[in-house]
Amino acid sequence: MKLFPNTVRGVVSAIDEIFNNNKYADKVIEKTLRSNPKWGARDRGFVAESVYEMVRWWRLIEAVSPSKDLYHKFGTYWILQGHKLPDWREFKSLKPDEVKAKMSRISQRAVLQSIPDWLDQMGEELLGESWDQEIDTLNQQAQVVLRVNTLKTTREQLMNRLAEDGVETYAPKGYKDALVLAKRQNIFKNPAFKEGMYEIQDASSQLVAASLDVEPGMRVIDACAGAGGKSLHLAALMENKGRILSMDVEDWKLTNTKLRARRNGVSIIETRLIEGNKTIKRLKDSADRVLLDVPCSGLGVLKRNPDTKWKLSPETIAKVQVLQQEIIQDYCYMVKPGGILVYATCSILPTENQHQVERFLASEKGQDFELMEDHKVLAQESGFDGFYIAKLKRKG
Ligand SMILES: C[S@@+](CC[C@H](N)C(=O)[O-])C[C@H]1O[C@@H](n2cnc3c(N)ncnc32)[C@H](O)[C@@H]1O
Repeated sequence: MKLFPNTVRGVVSAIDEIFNNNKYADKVIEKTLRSNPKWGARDRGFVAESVYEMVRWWRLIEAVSPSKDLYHKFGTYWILQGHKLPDWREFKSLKPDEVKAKMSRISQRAVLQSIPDWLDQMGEELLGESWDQEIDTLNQQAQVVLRVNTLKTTREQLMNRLAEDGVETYAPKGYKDALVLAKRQNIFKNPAFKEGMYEIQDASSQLVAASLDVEPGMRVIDACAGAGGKSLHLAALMENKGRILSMDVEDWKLTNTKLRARRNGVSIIETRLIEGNKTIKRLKDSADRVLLDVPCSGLGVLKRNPDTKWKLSPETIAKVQVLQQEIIQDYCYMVKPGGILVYATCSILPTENQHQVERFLASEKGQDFELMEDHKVLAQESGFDGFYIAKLKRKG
């Protein structure tokens, strides 16, 4: 594969922004691509993928790179990917054999898997033997998965429509609204996206709305709705009949939910900003179904957000765990007696998942609920993101 100086420069300066100015990888990539409008689709793909992969493998790259120079680090990454370096001044003192020899001497899992030591210890302590394979899987590149908007089309129709545009997809077993792209590409530009035929949503994430067993006409609350990914899926499952109240503490996310609802042809979503506990208390006993897609460490979605491992710390995980228990305790009574409450995270840590549900069920409010089932989705088993979904029934 041939390297071009301008795109490699783009990668190097993006890496500088991410690691030296502590910026988020997705934002930096977006800005880099926006400020280089002349780059073609291949250049854009190369820059985005190289930045994400360098972020993913950063600790390993640092361990084998001969210096702190960012061109050396890019070159090291390129060698580790099995490519040949061009004869550029920037790579003069970089010796592929030395990089490979250094690499072969590393045996520590945290370095080989390019994760912080604390994360490796936490993973092993909480997931035991399955951690080794889980972290290996979470370091692989994510597949691009679409959720078919069944309000506008069917999976088969969308598959054919995309095929006409040269976009090959396949339907994964067990996920009835999902289509996986055979080859990574920017799918936001396709006219079918602009027409609201699909959203980008991992297959594991698509299990969340499905677990609420919604029916047309129901009243549903999505209490941590964010930009509305699950709300939109719920609306499609409800055939756009009934009512969904999409709530969040961040108004700008709800603005996005509204925009996406319009594109999806969804009219049953109402958004409401959570301004305090009063907003929640007013909704006591009001919904047939409540979804709590709570804030979490995001360790189940490392494939698509590799910089999470560099931004997280044991302290931030402990903090988010306190918030998770507060949310389930404070929001649980919005569901009517006899209704269903779903607690979900995109984490693989039991401390954010089953331990939280067990703690809730053992508490005073938990006495009014029973666990119907829970689903611990490990990335190594699903082939998609790691997730946790617990379905609780409020006693009648
Ligand atoms: C995992 S994200 C939700 C993703 C969203 N459901 C989707 O499918 O796109 C968790 C959300 O919880 C919100 N949040 C944080 N604290 C909250 C609170 N106390 N009450 C409700 N939502 C909260 C965050 O702003 C964030 O949007």
